[in-house]
Amino acid sequence: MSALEPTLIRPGDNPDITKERRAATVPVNALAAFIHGGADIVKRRKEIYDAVEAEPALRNNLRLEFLPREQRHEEQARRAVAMTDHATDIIDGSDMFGEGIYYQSLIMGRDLHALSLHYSMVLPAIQNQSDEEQMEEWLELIITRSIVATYAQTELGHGTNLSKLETTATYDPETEEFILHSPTITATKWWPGALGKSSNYAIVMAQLYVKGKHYGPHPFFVQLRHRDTHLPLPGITIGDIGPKLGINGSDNGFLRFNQFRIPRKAMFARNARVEKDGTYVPPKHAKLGFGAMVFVRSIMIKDQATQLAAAVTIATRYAAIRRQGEIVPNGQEVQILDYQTQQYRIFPNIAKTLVFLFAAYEIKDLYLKVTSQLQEGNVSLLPQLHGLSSGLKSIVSWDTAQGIEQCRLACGGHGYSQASGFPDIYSYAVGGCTYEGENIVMLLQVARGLVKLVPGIRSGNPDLTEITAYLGAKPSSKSNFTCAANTSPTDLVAYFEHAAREQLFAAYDFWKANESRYPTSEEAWNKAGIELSKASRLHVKAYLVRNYFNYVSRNTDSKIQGVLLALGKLYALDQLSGAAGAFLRGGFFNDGQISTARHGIYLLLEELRPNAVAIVDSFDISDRELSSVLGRRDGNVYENLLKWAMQSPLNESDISTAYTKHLKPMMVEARSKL
Ligand SMILES: CCCCC/C=C\C/C=C\C/C=C\C/C=C\C/C=C/C(=O)SCCNC(=O)CCNC(=O)[C@H](O)C(C)(C)COP(=O)(O)OP(=O)(O)OC[C@H]1O[C@@H](n2cnc3c(N)ncnc32)[C@H](O)[C@@H]1OP(=O)(O)O
Ligand SMILES: Cc1cc2nc3c(=O)[nH]c(=O)nc-3n(C[C@H](O)[C@H](O)[C@H](O)COP(=O)(O)OP(=O)(O)OC[C@H]3O[C@@H](n4cnc5c(N)ncnc54)[C@H](O)[C@@H]3O)c2cc1C
Repeated sequence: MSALEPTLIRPGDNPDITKERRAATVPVNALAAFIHGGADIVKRRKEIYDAVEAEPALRNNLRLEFLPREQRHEEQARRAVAMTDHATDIIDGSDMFGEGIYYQSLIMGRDLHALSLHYSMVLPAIQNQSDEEQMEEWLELIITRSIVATYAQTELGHGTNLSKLETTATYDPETEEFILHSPTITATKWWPGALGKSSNYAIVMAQLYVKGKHYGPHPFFVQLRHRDTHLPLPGITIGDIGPKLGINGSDNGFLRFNQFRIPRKAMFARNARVEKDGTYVPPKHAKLGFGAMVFVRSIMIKDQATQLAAAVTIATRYAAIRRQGEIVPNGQEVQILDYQTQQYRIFPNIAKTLVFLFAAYEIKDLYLKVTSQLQEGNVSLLPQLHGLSSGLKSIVSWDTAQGIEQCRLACGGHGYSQASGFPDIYSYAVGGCTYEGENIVMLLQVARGLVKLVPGIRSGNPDLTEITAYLGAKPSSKSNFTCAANTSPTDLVAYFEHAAREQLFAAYDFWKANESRYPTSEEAWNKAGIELSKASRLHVKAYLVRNYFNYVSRNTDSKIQGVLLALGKLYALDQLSGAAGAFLRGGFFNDGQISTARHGIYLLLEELRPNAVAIVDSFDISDRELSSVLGRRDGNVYENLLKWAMQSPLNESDISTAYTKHLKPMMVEARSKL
């Protein structure tokens, strides 16, 4: 290992992990700087980390995994308040995407909390969707935390299909009020984070009715609880929806309205509004009211990549210290990281982590660009942002969940223990496959945008953007792939673009052919759903491969070039061999080339093996953030597993109540009958 990183090796560390760090050839600091966007950012991470560690209120002394839900919920509220109390002293509040997310993960761990939705959806909605008067009234309340707010859209009966939400907002011109009502059980709002017990305000999505005319779902800013007593206001019923797969520090809630009146100015009015006399003024783009969802779809890409980074860090470090079995029978047990199958479970996920992270940087830039254009009333890039954020959200959250599970399995039995960190990482991250738009539904949205391009491309009048430009290229009949070592990033990108283009055309033709088989185009679309979502997947993967190689081409440090290139190739070849059918279509690849791609993967695993620990070290995840006994920097896993288990409340006494109440009487009775 390079002399640049003496701090990573300390006396008392596990000898195997030290051996790995000494043998690595990649400079960890340089790689960390590139991954995080500059040495100054890595330095800021350290400053933020030190400041958090130094502040007693931000110490995480309670181990969340041993707490019952009520205590976990309370502890997370304490942490959320302390986190935001100290935020302005520690982080740059204007950098939510970067410093904000990092600071939050140090303190809150893998859980949502009382203020998650307040910051991630309500704040951006108020900034982007309220008119000046509303902004004046609401923004300060949110920023100062004088109120706590959430985003209440999903109902018991409808999450995906927003056009069929049942909560109504009926305008009464007499009193200049809207009447919110939940007409059925299925109209009950269900799921919103921190709605159950924490929030006293919410953005409520409701169907707008004015003078008997229906205008579709619109957002309203609604007070739910009394500001002093915190009791639900008359006409409102609220509660917690109960324990979930994960994020149990958050009180996801339910909400019902019974003819509940709110003032006219409670309807967000920057994009659409209702005048005093009931005149409806429509928005410039019908989906501007969905902006808060687009924001979270954009920021969650980095959050997901961060969870995968944690999972691969744990699995790699543990595989370096775990010795089990022999490769050549000679009595010397090997580090499990030396098994090719182990490398295959972990290294493609290391590659994915960077592929996703670099895409997160791009979607952040696009989001900021579109937001600033929207301020000027320019909605032209909104469909592009909707398409890219929906597609990335689907692919990244799915592959992250699969990757975390592979890493867990790669840690054997200890991976199943909460000490590993995997149960929290997985249950937190996998929520991202569902929230902000169920993944398949989002892929179908991407397809909806893509198919519109096909007639123009075929007629020689393509209407393409930077992201879809490749669809207009002339198809090649055969790939030039010969071997992984020689293949260039440009070639790899071209293979994915070819496969994505062909799949899109095939899905389009299948849909159109279906139109003669089914009564309507929509039914034909439904029967082409699998092919269409495949087209979206390949389109997003082509974007990911292209974006990765574009991003790493900015690197000027030759010492990290090799590793970055090897990881990009590993991602591309792994995805290529996993979706071989799409590349074999029309003889573009042949069987021999697919098998060459697989052999390329094996060579890349071997090439990356000596630097595996150094690469995950460069993700710069502290033990505090990692919160995993298996993934500790020092590799001293076994003694710390024992220490961790001793914290189990069941170990507070030698004899449990389960024994006294149930097992003892059973055995005593059985013995008496012998
Ligand atoms: C303290 C610091 C904190 C910092 C943050 C730190 C970390 C953050 C990390 C993680 C996140 C943290 C917290 C959040 C966690 C959980 C919160 C979860 C919240 C939620 O889940 S809220 C509810 C989300 N619900 C959905 O997403 C519903 C999904 N459904 C839809 O979006 C749509 O209805 C639909 C399915 C996309 C479309 O329905 P459909 O009926 O088929 O079509 P139409 O609605 O008629 O659309 C026609 C037209 O419009 C286009 N369209 C659709 N949506 C949009 C959009 N948003 N923008 C632009 N255009 C859109 C669509 O493509 C069609 O276009 P056409 O041209 O084809 O007509
Ligand atoms: C952890 C978590 C946090 C959440 N937080 C919030 C929150 O803060 N605020 C909020 O309002 N909501 C929240 N939600 C709700 C979330 O946004 C919805 O669950 C999500 O949008 C999916 O909607 P649904 O549950 O109705 O699923 P459904 O739409 O019922 O989906 C079920 C299945 O049907 C399929 N399906 C549905 N429609 C189609 C279609 N058109 N084409 C093809 N297949 C289809 C889906 O692909 C899926 O397989 C949260 C959910 C979770 C899990």
